[in-house]
Amino acid sequence: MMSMPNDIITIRHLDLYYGSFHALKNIDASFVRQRITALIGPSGCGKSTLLRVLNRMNDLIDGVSITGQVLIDGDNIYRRDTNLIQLRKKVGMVFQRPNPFPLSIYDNIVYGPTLHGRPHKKELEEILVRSLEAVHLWQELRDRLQQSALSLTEEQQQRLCIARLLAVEPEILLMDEPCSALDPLATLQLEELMQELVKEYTIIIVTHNMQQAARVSTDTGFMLLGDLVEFGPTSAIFTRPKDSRTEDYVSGKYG
Ligand SMILES: Nc1ncnc2c1ncn2[C@@H]1O[C@H](COP(=O)(O)OP(=O)(O)OP(=O)(O)O)[C@@H](O)[C@H]1O
Repeated sequence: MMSMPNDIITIRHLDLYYGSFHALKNIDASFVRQRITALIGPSGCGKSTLLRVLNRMNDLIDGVSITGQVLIDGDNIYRRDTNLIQLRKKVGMVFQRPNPFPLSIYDNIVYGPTLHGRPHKKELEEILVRSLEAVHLWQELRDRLQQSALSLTEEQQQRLCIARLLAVEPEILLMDEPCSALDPLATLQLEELMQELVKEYTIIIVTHNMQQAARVSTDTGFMLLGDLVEFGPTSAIFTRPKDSRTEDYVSGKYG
């Protein structure tokens, strides 16, 4: 697959095994900068695994073997000398359930910047305001920054987790079913936030919710049993899929 100048991520001939189980099969795909791309497909098809490939989170799992290339900004992140801390700063991830540190709101945000550098107090204040403003939490939380992050609602916690990523200035945000703990209203609000964030960041979202993919994404990849069956503009995937398996899925045949 050709890589175009506006592609931020290019995956080439990627295979991933959990032990002898072939979980990702010869994946080729490119993700466009400052766009939302959705990965859809039935449970167990490999969506989360593919997402984790993009910041090498699978490396943490015993027995995983990976071949192929993943270029981010032209660099193969599977090179032996990749700095994983830098990689995960550039490619941040939010999960199904919000996972703030059991620390204050303030400490959740300043943790990353402090780990990556030695910012002055004033810089930290700026990062704090900027990150919380970006997720629309600043007004709500400015007077209780020392309160535990765990005292927040699920939606606030998920926003805080996103703010925590923004604090270290990522380029790419990976979101693995980020709304699964949220009610429908909070889900819509988080989707609105994604639409704002995509003006500055590249977002890749795994979702089992086809309506969500249709609402938020510009491009969609449909996966089945470790294959990336079809990848293209979201409107085409949902209204005129090329592959009959995609059509079966988007018309509800796989549940
Ligand atoms: N750590 C692991 N060890 C062994 N097999 C795994 C591991 N993680 C995932 N798998 C298997 O790999 C396949 C893909 O899993 P993955 O979680 O990526 O799918 P998914 O499409 O995200 O599914 P879901 O929507 O249920 O989260 C599944 O068959 C799963 O059982």
